[in-house]
Amino acid sequence: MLEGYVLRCLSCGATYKPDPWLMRCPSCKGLLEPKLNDVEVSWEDFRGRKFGVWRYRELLPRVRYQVTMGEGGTPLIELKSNLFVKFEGANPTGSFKDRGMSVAISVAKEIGVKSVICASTGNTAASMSAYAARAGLKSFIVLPKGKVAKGKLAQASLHGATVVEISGSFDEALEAVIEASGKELGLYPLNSFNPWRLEGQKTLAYEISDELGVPDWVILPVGNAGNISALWKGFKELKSLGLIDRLPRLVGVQARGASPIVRAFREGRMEFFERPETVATAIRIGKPVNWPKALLALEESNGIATDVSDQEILEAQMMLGRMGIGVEPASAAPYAAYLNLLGREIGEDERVVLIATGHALKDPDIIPTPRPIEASSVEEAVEEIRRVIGRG
Ligand SMILES: Cc1ncc(COP(=O)(O)O)c(C=O)c1O
Ligand SMILES: N[C@@H](CCOP(=O)(O)O)C(=O)O
Repeated sequence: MLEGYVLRCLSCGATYKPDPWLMRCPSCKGLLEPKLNDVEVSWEDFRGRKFGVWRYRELLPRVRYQVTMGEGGTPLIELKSNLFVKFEGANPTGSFKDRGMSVAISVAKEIGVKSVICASTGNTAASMSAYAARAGLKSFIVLPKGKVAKGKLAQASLHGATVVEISGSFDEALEAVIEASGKELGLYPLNSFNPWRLEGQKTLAYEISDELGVPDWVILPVGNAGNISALWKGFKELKSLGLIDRLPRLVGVQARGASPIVRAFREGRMEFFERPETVATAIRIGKPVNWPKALLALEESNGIATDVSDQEILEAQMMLGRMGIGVEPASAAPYAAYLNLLGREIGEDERVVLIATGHALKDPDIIPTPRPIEASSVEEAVEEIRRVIGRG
């Protein structure tokens, strides 16, 4: 199933025969990255197929049975000339995580795994529990108590996950998952240190290139830093396969109260945030597990790491909403950053793609409740409407 792949340690460069249970380099504990050898493909190979993750199957694990619900193939919406939103909220569970779960749960299923586990600020849990349910696997999730948006909790519950709430942050939840997962308890981990999950997420880069060509900039929110790593891997693979001839620059955006990658990018050394805080609960992460991959992606792409305030995030969420794009707070951070960078680092004539990572319905409580006009009868309702229109 993983033929054609070699696992390479990002820290020491050691290479390993791919083993789906191998998550870290056995010799130095570095992050592992799957490398594909000897593949030859052209855009024509892909283009007769349905738009979505598995369209690019030659560049993914060769599973016998795909656990799929039509993930990927999300809309690329033109906001204005040169500005596009890749709306990942249109995935089956409402976030980009579905790309990774489809692939990683297919791998898990093929090796006979019965139970899966993740730590989550909500979206990973929602996605994992849905795909696990499709595959007939049990799911266990560890969440930071009181810090997960309502819609995401509801999804995990609906899909039958066993939920452990930890009195602590996401980072502590992840520590618990790292300790509990493994062959001993038969719990297969599905956070983004699982390299096969990121193989699914790299298809975001394939789809953008397939539909639009290579933009000048791609801007995305950064939490545990898996998605920026996967996106960059996707673009680099296309270039080395000769399917694109240049690479975009990446902008990684974090909320100011949870911005260890931004600080490390500016100061050249990583110091974690012990008490991350932001309204954007999806990216309320102080110790991003993929930080070495993310910093490399930013450096190699000649990119930028930047932070935005909670107020900027909420304003950007509202502005996108008024343009018809409903996103959760974390997913509005790229638009806030774009507004800050436009006319400075980003030129007006440059082509930009914002990654809208999750749907607005994930976190309904953050959206101000409308103040309705009260009407006690049909006549009164019509009268009020006439009044508002100015014909009352
Ligand atoms: C909606 C949303 N946006 C962005 C992110 C950040 O992605 P990553 O953790 O891959 O950096 C997450 C989860 O972490 C998320 O749920
Ligand atoms: N925002 C994430 C945090 C976990 O990230 P992961 O990519 O490592 O699973 C979530 O939705 O839980």
